[in-house]
Amino acid sequence: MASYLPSMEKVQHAVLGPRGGDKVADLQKETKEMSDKARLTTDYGVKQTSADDWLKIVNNDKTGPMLLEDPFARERIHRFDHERIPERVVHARGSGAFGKFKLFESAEDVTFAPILTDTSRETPIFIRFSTVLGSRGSADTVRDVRGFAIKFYTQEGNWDIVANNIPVFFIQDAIKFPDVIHAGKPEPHNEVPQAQTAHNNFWDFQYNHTEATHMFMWAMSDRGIPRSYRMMQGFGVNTFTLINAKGERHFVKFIFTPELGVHSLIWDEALKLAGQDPDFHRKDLWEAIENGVFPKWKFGIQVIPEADEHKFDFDILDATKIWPEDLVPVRYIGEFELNRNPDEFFPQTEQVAFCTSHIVPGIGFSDDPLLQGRNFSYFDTQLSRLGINWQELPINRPVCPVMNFNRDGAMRHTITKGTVNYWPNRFEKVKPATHEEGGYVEYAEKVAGIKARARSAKFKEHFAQAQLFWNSMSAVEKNHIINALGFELDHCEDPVVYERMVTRLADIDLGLAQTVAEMVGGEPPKEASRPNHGRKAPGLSQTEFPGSKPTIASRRIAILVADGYDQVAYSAAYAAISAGLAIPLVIGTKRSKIVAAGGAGSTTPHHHLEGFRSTMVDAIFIPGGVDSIRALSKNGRALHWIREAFGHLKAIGATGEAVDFVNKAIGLPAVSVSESAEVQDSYGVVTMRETKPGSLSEAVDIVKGGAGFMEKFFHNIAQHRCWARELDGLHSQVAY
Ligand code: HEM
Repeated sequence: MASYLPSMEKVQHAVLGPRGGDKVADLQKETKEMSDKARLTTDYGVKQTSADDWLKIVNNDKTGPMLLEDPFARERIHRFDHERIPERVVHARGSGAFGKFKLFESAEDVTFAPILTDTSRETPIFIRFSTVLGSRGSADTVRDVRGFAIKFYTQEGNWDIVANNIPVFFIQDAIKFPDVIHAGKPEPHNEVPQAQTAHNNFWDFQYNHTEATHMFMWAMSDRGIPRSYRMMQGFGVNTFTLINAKGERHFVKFIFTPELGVHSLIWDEALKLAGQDPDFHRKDLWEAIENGVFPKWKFGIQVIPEADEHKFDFDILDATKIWPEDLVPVRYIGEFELNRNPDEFFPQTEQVAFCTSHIVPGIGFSDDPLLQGRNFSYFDTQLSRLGINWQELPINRPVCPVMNFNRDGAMRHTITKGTVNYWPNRFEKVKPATHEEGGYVEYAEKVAGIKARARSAKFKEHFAQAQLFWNSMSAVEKNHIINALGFELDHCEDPVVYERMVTRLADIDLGLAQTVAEMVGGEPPKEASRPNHGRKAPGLSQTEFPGSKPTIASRRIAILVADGYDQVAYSAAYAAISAGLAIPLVIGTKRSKIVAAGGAGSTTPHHHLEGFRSTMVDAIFIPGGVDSIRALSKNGRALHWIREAFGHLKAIGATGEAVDFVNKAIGLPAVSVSESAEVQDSYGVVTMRETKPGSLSEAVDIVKGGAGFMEKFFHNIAQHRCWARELDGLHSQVAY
């Protein structure tokens, strides 16, 4: 995969030291380098003289039968025949990276876990992001929940937070997990559709489970189509507990918020990318890390004292509920970053295995009935995916000492010396640890109740937070939810499914139900099934997470050129984009040398217009140049690039002759362009007809209202999208 900026690895290494701490050193023991000095061997170490010919009976005029005797050939075929292991039963499609976690504020008032109290520590981590429903080879940009699983290699053992990018779940009780996943996965009779929720069974399940209402609203929102793994929040979803040194217990939820803000794709973009670049998210993560723009998240906790467990109108152990931030504020106490790509996908990203049951002293479970089931499921599924000794695999093993009497099993790796393998033993070897020695002591929770297949009363309310979510959305986000439901239900052929779903929407909001009914063909409900309480909550709308500061860092910005382009504008833009740590991608009418006007320079584009698409970039800049613009104006694909970027609400910059080209391509009177050396910013279309020396200088700080061309162009990119285009209905007037 292309790295468009010089690698900053050496600089970072000098400043930060080896990235990832102990885990890097630990993995080094298993890591081999290929070199031109190395010679090809079998797995048992014998050097091979040929990798091309199976041993056979042969002479100059006859190639005779091959010999089964050949151990080299047999080994190669055997190894190949058994390369595949079962893919994950859910979250099969994913990508991961290494990084580090740093605490900046001790949470010792609520926990004694050193990872959450010792601000001098740096803990290595591995994160795997994933989609849920698709198989390993499915596309990244489908509408789905995203997994966000973190393994913290702490000094006290591995701690896994197996999180998602949506804070709630479809079901309250783990016994329903096979049903929700079966309903979402391809249907059993024809194994269609792949990686989609847009089908009868998924929505049939949603209707039949009122508890899923809150979650499906999140999945239909822009959270279901993130722009990047680097621009998603993460939520532990389930309720865990924290125990402090005084032995007091608090309930806790974990929340991660990205420095780059929470941003999404446009649905049309996501659909096209699924075909044009199915690895879009995988490449995006890889590219950002290679280019040294390390993604960062703030690590937050929401905490409720044990005594307040019943003070809310929802059950705080119900995974279909959030803890609204106005009731339980998020306390950000640390941050983590990803700074190293894996060396090899299979032994690292594919074989990494997470368990919600992996917690460290100072952290505990709660009686959340989804969590309790998960605690059983993950270890169990790793047995069939990786085998009983999966925790010995390099990516999974802890960085702290491991010693116990677990023995044997397929592929046992560790050799433990000694004459006993049981406890107690006459030598007192490998004693259980005391609390003082760091042993895990379960919190002495008092539990009383009757044995029954039931949930407590508050678990029965299923609509209040679905309404809270809907009410908290911005106008644009509401549009997107309506359109998402319109798309999904349109793919349900069974009228029972979409007609019922329309009635379900009336449990949330009458207007929503009526609009969707009109789109998909159900009978529009006349009245709401229950009143909308009208309440909103902070932290639900993505508009509240623009990012910690406006930036173009890591954004892909296309520069469109043909022979005769304006060299001054081109090189100024290229330099400014690179200085902002964004990725300039030169897109030409061809991928061979393109010469600037008057022979003032030349460039060899990264891609040509047919090979790459506007969906793969965040913004477009077109420098002037009479001949270049003449060629681009006659190129239907170039016109499509502009119109599509406009439709996808992306910033478009143009100078000189390109101004008229862009104006004609968009063709909307509401969008005005520059007539002089003045910079015009109209609906995120930033133009400057006359360029003077220095008028395209770098935008060091991206501020609203900046006067220069680059400042305005970059400001629009940093806003992620020009929502005004959508609110004023302009994007839908352009064909793309
Ligand atoms: C709060 C709701 C849930 C969240 C946030 C969640 C999250 C995740 C994530 C992020 C992964 C991918 C791990 C990886 O990258 O390797 C995963 C995998 C998995 N989850 Fe969940 N999950 C949830 C509910 C459940 C439930 C209720 C069950 C079963 C009772 C379950 C069973 C599984 C299984 C079997 C895998 C595959 C693990 C593997 O093969 O490595 N999940 N889950």
